[in-house]
Parts: sequence; structure tokens; C-alpha cells
Amino acid sequence: MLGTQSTEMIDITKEPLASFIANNYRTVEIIAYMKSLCDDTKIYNRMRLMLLGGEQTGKTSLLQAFKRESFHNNNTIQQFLRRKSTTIRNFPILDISEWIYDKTPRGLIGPITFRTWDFGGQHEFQTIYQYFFTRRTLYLICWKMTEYDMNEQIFDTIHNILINIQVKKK
Ligand SMILES: Nc1nc2c(ncn2[C@@H]2O[C@H](COP(=O)(O)OP(=O)(O)OP(=O)(O)O)[C@@H](O)[C@H]2O)c(=O)[nH]1
Repeated sequence: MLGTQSTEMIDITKEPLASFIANNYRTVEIIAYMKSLCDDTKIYNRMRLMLLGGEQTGKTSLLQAFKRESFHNNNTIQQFLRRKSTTIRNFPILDISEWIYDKTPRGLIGPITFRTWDFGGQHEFQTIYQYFFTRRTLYLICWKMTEYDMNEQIFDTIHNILINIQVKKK
């Protein structure tokens, strides 16, 4: 909640932009508020990353590209991290692995470890996704842009996933 001089309080976690504009906040007030949010926080360099979307939309390829991108330097630390980025569990519908992203500013937060959940995109699996949604997960939804005009079902799929994520976040 952001306090103003007129003691009005707004919940900026819901719709920050609209609230900022409506209340004419100054940039300095917004930045000060954002910094104050970090006062009692602790950096936690682990997060779940869930790849969702229809069948054959490139989820696994994207994840592999992320991992390759992270390890293009061939030094010792990179090799160490690469060994750690292995598949942890492999189910028919779900591949769980680790991706360590180490390109964050040095000394600031250090490498971030993503526990990656790569779901199979077959239609029958998509109803199962929602049971694994949590509040502290980063979601990445993939779809084929080339099929967008031909198949409105793509939009329905994305919409359903977003609704289910939103329900879990509340
Ligand atoms: N043209 C094109 N093909 C891609 C792209 N990304 C992935 N592919 C190809 O699309 C096919 C499916 O890619 P995957 O990464 O296995 O897709 P997926 O979403 O993990 O597939 P499922 O697990 O079956 O849902 C493969 O043959 C990839 O080589 C892309 O950006 N462009």
C-alpha cells in the first residue's frame, strides 16, 4: 500500500499503472515505495519455471536454447554449472530439470537456479497443468504464431491457462 500526503491508500500490487496515473504520483514517490518493499525481504535465488502451451509449440526447444545460451563460455565454473543442469525427473507428460542462469550482475544476486517443469502439450494433458500451479512460479506459455489465424482454439488455450494461473495467484 502506498501512502500519500492526503493519507489516501491504494493497493499498487493490483493495478500499479492505473493507480499511479489516477493519483498523480511523482516518480520519486514510486521509486521510494518500491525500495521500501525490499526492506524486509531476503534474496532467494531459486524459482520454479513452468513451460506451458499446446503440442509441438517449441517448449522443449526453447528450454534447451536457454540452457545453451547460459553455457557458451567454456570455463571451469560454466562446466560445473552445466553438470548441474541435468534432468531430475522424466515422466511421460512432464520433464523436470534444472537451469542455472548465471548472467545476473556479479555480486548483486548471483546465479539463479530455475527448477524447470516442461509439460507435454497434448490436449489431454492440458487439464492437468492447473493442479501444479503455485503462487511462486514463473510461467512461460508457448504457441505457434504461424497457426494463430487458422485456429482460434490457440487463443482459448492461452486464455484458459491464464485464468487458471490468475485463480492460483489470488
Ligand atoms: N520453425 C520452428 N520450429 C521450431 C521452433 N521451435 C521448435 N521447433 C520445432 O518444433 C518441433 C517441436 O518442438 P518441441 O520443442 O519438441 O516442442 P514441445 O512444445 O516441447 O512439444 P511437446 O512436448 O510435444 O508438446 C521440433 O521439431 C522443433 O525442432 C521454432 O521456433 N521455429
